[in-house]
Amino acid sequence: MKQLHKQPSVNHRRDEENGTTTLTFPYSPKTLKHHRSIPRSINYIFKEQRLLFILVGILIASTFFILQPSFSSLGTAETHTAIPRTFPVGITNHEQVSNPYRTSENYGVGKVGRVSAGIGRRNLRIVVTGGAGFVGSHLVDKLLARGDNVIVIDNFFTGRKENVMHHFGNPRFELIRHDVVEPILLEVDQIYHLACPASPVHYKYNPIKTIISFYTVIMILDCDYKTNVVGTLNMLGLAKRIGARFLLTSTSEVYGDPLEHPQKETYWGNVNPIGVRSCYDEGKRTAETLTMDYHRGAGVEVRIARIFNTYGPRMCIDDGRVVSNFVAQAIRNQPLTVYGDGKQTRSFQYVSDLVFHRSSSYIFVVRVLPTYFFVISGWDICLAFVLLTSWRNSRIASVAGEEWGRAVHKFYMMNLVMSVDGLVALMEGEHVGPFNLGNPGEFTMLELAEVVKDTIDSSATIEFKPNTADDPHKRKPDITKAKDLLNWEPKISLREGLPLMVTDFQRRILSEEEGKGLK
Ligand SMILES: O=C(O)[C@H]1O[C@H](OP(=O)(O)OP(=O)(O)OC[C@H]2O[C@@H](n3ccc(=O)[nH]c3=O)[C@H](O)[C@@H]2O)[C@H](O)[C@@H](O)[C@@H]1O
Repeated sequence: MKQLHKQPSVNHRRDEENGTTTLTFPYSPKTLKHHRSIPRSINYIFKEQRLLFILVGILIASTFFILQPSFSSLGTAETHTAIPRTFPVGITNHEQVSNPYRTSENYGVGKVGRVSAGIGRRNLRIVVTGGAGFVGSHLVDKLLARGDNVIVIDNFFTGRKENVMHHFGNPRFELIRHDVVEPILLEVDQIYHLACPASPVHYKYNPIKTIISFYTVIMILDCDYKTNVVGTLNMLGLAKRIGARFLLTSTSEVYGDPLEHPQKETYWGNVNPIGVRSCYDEGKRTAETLTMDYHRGAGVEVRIARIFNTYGPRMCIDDGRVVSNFVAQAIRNQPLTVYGDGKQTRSFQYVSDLVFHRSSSYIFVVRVLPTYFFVISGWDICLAFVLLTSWRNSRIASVAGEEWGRAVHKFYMMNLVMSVDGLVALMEGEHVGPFNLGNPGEFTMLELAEVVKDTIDSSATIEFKPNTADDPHKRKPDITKAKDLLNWEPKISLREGLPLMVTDFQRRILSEEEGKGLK
């Protein structure tokens, strides 16, 4: 061993402190590799125009950041704990009232915790009536995700706290238990009025209240007659007083049992004014009338959306509408209840096409991302996007683990937000409407039952039941106007959207049944 240590090719160094011996070789293969790796890296970058693709990626990402608002809340919103916040009712700063499109610095809450990822757009304060409901809660997700301050008003008749619980603790989110048939004074830039039960089961339960609600909300997305009328009136009055822009979520039901097919916005409809559905149909028609009267007579900036049958996660399980009924029945191994002969038609729209839904980002990743990015340039552009996203949030030093996941998630979301947002496109656009927002794919109820069977349980049976009065025989939107003026069209077919809803229903039905088992 001593002889071996004396060989000239090896240097000896004794570590005096620990008594160990370290061998140091005259040259290190590792060092050599390092020197060689520089030209190799340069070679790698220039080979196959990778540098060009990275630069293109950075350019596209920069454009997104300039055009798109903040995505700073993504990835954190779902993790907030359930701490309900109260709302400071009675703000009457007249300077703010007369200048609704003021800067965010004027807001008391808007600045807290916001990390801007975009320039050129300030965050707004927005009221969503019915914001704890099915469509409303998805809209709230989208508005918060882009950096706005959102106040939800809901009486929880059909809305559920669970739908918005993931925002509790977010300083840009506030929830008020309030019925829109009562006036409320708030300071906002925009009002999305969705408050109103939309399922026949719910609105027939209290028809008078349904139609009145139309008159009390600034942006109507959901209603019965009282809700539709009084609620809409209240909200329009608020919009007029504070100079807010008001969006009414009307419905395809304004066309009644249509004699024109597909239905264009110019069609005036065929509605029974004294039937059991009239509280909803006429309530929404009255709400549209009120909205236009406030626009013409009082100069209120308004928008009107006519939403066609929408489905997706967070629908009430026992809502009574056909998609939720069939899905819940198939999961519970019950027969699918088809009313009448099942030959009546509807056009079903997945909720992310109407507003936005996080699950759809995965559809985007699977379908669109490969087409536009991977096929063109491999992973390089994607990588550039992710790095830039992280850098914008001062996280480049910690792009690893969870941070990395968040950055990737933001990247997906950023693209998704651009592609699906009918209601927001309408609110932000220059056109009053009305606009049909729906998916033109038309299905009979028997065809829908087949899709549900294919998706959930092919052995499910069908049980025919008598149809309800005044049920429209057919319905299909003509969306030419929305395509031309809002640059909007739905992306998700029934066969793609249904599985996303099924996952949510399965989870909730399972936990419901587990809950019953524990009692
Ligand atoms: O979701 C919507 O957009 C609309 O849903 C309903 O309008 P409707 O088109 O009749 O929707 P469903 O209640 O889902 O009924 C659709 C068709 O399915 C049938 N149906 C319903 C439930 C069921 O279990 N089985 C069944 O065959 C109904 O008879 C009807 O022909 C509401 O009346 C509208 O307020 C709402 O805007």
